[in-house]
Amino acid sequence: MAEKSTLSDSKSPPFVIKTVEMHTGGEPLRIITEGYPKIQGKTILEKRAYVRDHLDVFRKRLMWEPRGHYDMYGALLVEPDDETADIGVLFMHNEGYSTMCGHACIGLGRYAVDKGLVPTKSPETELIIQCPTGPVKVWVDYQGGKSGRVRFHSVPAFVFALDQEVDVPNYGRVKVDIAYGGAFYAFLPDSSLGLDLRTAPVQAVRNAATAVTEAVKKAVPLRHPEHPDLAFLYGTIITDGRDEYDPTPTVNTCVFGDASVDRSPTGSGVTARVAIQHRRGQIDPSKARQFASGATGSVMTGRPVRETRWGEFDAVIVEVAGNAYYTGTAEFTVEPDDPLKNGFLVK
Ligand SMILES: O=C(O)[C@H]1NCC[C@@H]1O
Repeated sequence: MAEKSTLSDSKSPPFVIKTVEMHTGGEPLRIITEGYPKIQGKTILEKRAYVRDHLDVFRKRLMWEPRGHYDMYGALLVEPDDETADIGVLFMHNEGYSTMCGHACIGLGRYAVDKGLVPTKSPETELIIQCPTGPVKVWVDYQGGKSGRVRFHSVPAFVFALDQEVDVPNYGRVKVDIAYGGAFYAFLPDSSLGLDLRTAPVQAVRNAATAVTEAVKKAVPLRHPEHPDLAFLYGTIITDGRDEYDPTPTVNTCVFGDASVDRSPTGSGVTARVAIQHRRGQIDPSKARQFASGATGSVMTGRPVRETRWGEFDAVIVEVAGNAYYTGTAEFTVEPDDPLKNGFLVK
């Protein structure tokens, strides 16, 4: 859990923030373990609003250069207010605070098991992570004292719009699908933007997806079944268009936050994409589909598990699975007289 920090000012010594560093399919996960200031708020959404409104400088110090980089991603453990949850988490990136993050839940599943935050059971340890979007059920392979592959069920995923037409400056009129997998994403195939995900430079994918996100934000007001705070477009996922079931991986690249490129196939994006494929009759519970990241080729699997409803929406529970790995630990400091102590981004 986040602990009290020794904030640095002219009178106190520099603060120290400790982290555990992981990656899931190449996407970084900086888990803040010590040194974050005390967070106020009863519910997880109040805590998310509190860190956004009062402690944003810590996100910038840890996500931005020189301690992070443009596409850095972090997780801050907090006390859950959902009694069924084992841990609570706030997510952060280059621009703000995500509502859900599948790659982080995969890493945090292993971390919770390895740190003894939950009682372990073989062959799988189960835990619930309270995310801003709601409770996420996580199962961690646990055999011979070692944590391994992780699968999770997020909150119900639903399709918000299919074949929604939008005008995207410089790219023309395109059709997007919009779906929620703990966060809202717009989806469209690379061909409709004149790109080929297999060969396009990452900057071209970043620019095109960002243009789509901006256009959809302007054109399509979103509704979340429970919380207006969660009704925003988090990013755009460009796919290879191979949505019909096939045993080989389909490729997608997610661009979220302030044009951050996910190195992983995007757990919440896979959740939302499976909801679309399910609605179109392209996937069923007997078929786990492989989703590969356009950035690194890393793979997650996704499949629909059961149908449900959430508010006005037909929804589906989706199972996503993937692997996370440790890359190290860190101890970050800030010197009061460092002119760049609060972080910067070079775009
Ligand atoms: O896997 C995910 O769901 C996340 N990865 C970065 C963007 C999303 O929050």
